[in-house]
Amino acid sequence: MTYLTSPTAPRRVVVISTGGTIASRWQGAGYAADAGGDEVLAGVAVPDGVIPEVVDLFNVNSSRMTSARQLALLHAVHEALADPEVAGVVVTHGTDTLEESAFLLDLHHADPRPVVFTGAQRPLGSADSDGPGNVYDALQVAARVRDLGVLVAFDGIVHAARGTVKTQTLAAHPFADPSARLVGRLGFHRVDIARRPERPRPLLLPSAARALAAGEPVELPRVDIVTHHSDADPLLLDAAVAAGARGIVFVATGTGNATPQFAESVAAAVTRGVLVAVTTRVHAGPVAEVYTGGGAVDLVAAGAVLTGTLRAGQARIAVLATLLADAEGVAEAEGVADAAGVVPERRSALLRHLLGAPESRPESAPAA
Ligand SMILES: NC(=O)C[C@H](N)C(=O)O
Repeated sequence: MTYLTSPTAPRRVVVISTGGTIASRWQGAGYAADAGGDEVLAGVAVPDGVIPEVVDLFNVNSSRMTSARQLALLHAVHEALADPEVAGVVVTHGTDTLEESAFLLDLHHADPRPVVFTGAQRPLGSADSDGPGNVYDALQVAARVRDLGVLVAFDGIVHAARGTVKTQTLAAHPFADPSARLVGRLGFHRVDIARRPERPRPLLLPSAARALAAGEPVELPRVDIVTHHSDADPLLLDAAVAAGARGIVFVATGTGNATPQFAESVAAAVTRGVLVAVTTRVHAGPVAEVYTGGGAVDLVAAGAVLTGTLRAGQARIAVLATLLADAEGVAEAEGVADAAGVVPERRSALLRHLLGAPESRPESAPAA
């Protein structure tokens, strides 16, 4: 099975620069992003037949990412792909929140041409920087692959946006999906794709992205993340609701478990119209309805949605995308022609669709 093309003519690839270590220099007390896309590309060997075109979108360390910036990125990618002569898009991005931005784009990506995220773990211009090699690889992938959605090319590996998490703080291979098989490998000028990532039908570009790009004021929904641990009580979850959160990602223990008190707080939040998703602190494997007594069985009964194998950062993005979705976007994603609007009752269904989570309830109760 191949998702690769063999280009004969030169291919234009739009490179959107957003900052991160790949664009970072020493500031006298620590590193920070301050170089534009031209500087990032200056040290890069460009693959044969690829013509990069730089777009400087913003320039931040990615721990400073916001929904507004991510929507600007989503809009910029749609603009770039509106040109049929563009073969693909590369996004250079800090690794800290790369998985979040990449997943937001993947949830809204309906084009066969790829968007390929990359970055660096060592700063711009350092003798051992991994940036140039990563950009070379990303350009190759962007120019050649088709029908794989949004990807991450880093340290010789091709990851799907969905499911990828930063698993290493400093090592040159920061990304992995601990719950899935590898998508592809890079090296020796080759791109080898092993599997096609499973993706639900994507959403249309939300009107909030268009309004922000037009400079109109937009109120973006607050989505908080709360973590369970020994001794935890629902104080912070309740505080998120009181602060106006419209979505909450609850990072539970094990297969998605907490306490009866948390189940009560989740029920109260859901009653107030808050969309609650449950993921886990464990690094691999799905959350599942196995335990009661405050476990995932009770959190789901309280109205929460389980997030399959997605971890907190991406689960939060799925909740955000659900809250931002317009009626037409939902109709497109769910394959319905006459969506009446994104009413709260439909939000859980849309979130489940975006999560693409397999049924989490065991088929039958174990024999007594
Ligand atoms: N390697 C990196 O890019 C980390 C950096 N702190 C960032 O996310 O912007």
